[in-house]
Amino acid sequence: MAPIDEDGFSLTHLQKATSYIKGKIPSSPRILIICGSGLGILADSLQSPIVIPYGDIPNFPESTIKGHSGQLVFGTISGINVLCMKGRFHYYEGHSLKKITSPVRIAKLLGVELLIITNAAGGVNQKYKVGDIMLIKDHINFLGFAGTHPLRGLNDDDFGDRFFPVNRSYDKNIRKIAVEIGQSLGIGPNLHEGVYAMVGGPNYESPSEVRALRTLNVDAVGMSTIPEVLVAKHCGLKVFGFSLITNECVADYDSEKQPNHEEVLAAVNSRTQQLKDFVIKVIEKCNFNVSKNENISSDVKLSNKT
Ligand SMILES: O=P(O)(O)O[C@@H]1C[C@H](O)[C@@H](CO)O1
Ligand code: HPA
Repeated sequence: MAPIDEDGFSLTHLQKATSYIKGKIPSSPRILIICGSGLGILADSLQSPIVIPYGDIPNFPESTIKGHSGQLVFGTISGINVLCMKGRFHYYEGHSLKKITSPVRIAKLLGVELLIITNAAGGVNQKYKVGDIMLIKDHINFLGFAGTHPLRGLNDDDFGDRFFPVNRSYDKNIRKIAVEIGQSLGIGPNLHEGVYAMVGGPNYESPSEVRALRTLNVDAVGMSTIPEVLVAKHCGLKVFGFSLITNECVADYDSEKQPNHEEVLAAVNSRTQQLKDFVIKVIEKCNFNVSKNENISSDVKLSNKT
């Protein structure tokens, strides 16, 4: 029985987008970077960039949120082929989780081995300050608790097993490298490793919700990232993720503070150069972690084991 082709998530459906992208790039990407709100500036680090608007790619979703420009950028960092999504998709926009995560499967089909995923997040941990970076060491998928999952439905064995572990989703070796790089860049005091929780949004959290998240040892909260990570693990990609802390979550019932998207984008803008340096150096150091570049004609074998 063919997998249910909801939202174009099956191998057949994704091959249209994959073939289109293959026709636009000279060789296989090894790394996919997904840029969070305002973090599309990371794409500016790519050498010899090739820009493909999302709207030109068959069956590809479109970004609707400020701070997400809607372009796929292919280029190199330290000689490694990198694909960068300048703009991601969110459940609160109305996209299905299958649609939101379809670029991860397309990246797998193109030859990507490592997902670097980023987001803007609210600081739940009171030690975190605006502008800090949190390396994601684990997550809490609140949507999944209710069964809302990108892999709900028939399993597509072409990509991965029906049941799969996520207890080691965020690559420990890369996190170790990232900590060392953070220290070399002088951001050690503002670099943390913590737990990221995804809520549906689009509202920010109530004070009681922030207090509840603290009881669950959540360090940062956002509205994205985890669905893409789950699909990446399902199809055998390595994952490294970090949050930029863009606001302190409001836990005080009487606070006048009101989190807003403008302050989120402003916080990202204030850290542009440091974030670009950080990602470039992580990729440079991870050179051993991905295969050398190959020409685009080689078909990718879908083995879901890392
Ligand atoms: O795409 P990310 O998760 O980085 O964006 C966060 C979550 C919302 O989209 C937005 C709220 O300001 O920032
Ligand atoms: N909550 C949820 N998502 C976010 C936040 C927040 O405080 N800041 C940026 N994205």
